[in-house]
Amino acid sequence: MSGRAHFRTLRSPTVCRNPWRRSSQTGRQASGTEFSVVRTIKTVRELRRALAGHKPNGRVGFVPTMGYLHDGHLALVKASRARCNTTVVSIFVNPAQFGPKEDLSVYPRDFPRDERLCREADVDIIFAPGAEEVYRSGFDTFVEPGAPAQPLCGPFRPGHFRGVTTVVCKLFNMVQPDLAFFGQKDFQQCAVVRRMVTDLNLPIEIVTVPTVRDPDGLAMSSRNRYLSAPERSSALSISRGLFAAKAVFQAGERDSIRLLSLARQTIEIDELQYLEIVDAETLTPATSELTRPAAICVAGYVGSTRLIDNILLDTTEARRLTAR
Ligand SMILES: Nc1ncnc2c1ncn2[C@@H]1O[C@H](COP(=O)(O)OP(=O)(O)OP(=O)(O)O)[C@@H](O)[C@H]1O
Ligand SMILES: CC(C)(CO)[C@@H](O)C(=O)[O-]
Ligand code: BAL
Repeated sequence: MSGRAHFRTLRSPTVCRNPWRRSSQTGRQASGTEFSVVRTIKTVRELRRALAGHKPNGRVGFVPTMGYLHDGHLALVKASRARCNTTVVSIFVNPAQFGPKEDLSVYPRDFPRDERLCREADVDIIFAPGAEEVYRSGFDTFVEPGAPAQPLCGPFRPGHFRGVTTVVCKLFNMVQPDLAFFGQKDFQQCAVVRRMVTDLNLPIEIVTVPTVRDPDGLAMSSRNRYLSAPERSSALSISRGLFAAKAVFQAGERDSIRLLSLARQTIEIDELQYLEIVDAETLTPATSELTRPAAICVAGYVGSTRLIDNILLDTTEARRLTAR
């Protein structure tokens, strides 16, 4: 799309005149909102108030990210744009969700590229606060996640989901969206956030967007950039294993042990942390005969890169696919 010359970085509480007005002027996104990069909570709140004042029934969609954007993130933006008048993307590498030996210091970052991608995708507002803005001096209150944080990644990343629920809750309070969009790639994160929103009565609809994959099947992930060529080909065995199990499931296999062992035979990575079939809603271990929507979830290391992936085993979805 053309006409995106006007691009503002807002540090002071500058507010658009009429954020909902459609306009062909340069600098306005399809929603009519001026494209802004916002660094402070004060400014993002002021923009939010201005939006609400101009069109009380307008919906604000929120896509929380850690940046280094790819097509997976852009699918969340697209889903938000389909349902909301305004889309806010946050870019914040949240220190609280990284363990002491994890990759916080080397996590990939490219803000100029992220800005460009957001502008091209008709994002209205990038909210990119610094760590000192999110965790102000004296910060000492955390959101303890519920049961969905316990299995799968829980034991391998102690404190991770507590860091996620804390920052997501804080970002929700800063942006005050009506809907928030999360990727199925982080399946457990979706369940943890849904539980939090229900338990804390947050007035936000959580939308899960299907995993976007590279043409070879690898789930897109910012961390894929750490992979060398041989590591990438080993990483591909993860999605191959999941697809193999899913194909057999679609052909009628419901025995979870057989499905798991089929996936296990295909996956060849350096360290498999878990490969499990869980109930798609509660993340509790699936019954041996699958009767409810389930998911196969996997995590492990390829070299020094930790990857996760999952695939739904959903009888309704299988029926729908077979009916085509
Ligand atoms: N391949 C994908 N398809 C759909 N959504 C995705 C995909 N990858 C990430 N997302 C979603 O984008 C949001 C932001 O994720 P994040 O910025 O951590 O990206 P990431 O690629 O998952 O990074 P990482 O490599 O650290 O896991 C999350 O809701 C995440 O689930
Ligand atoms: C939701 C999130 C942005 C919170 O930091 C992060 O966990 C992620 O990128 O999935
Ligand atoms: N997308 C998940 C963020 C993390 O691994 O910390």
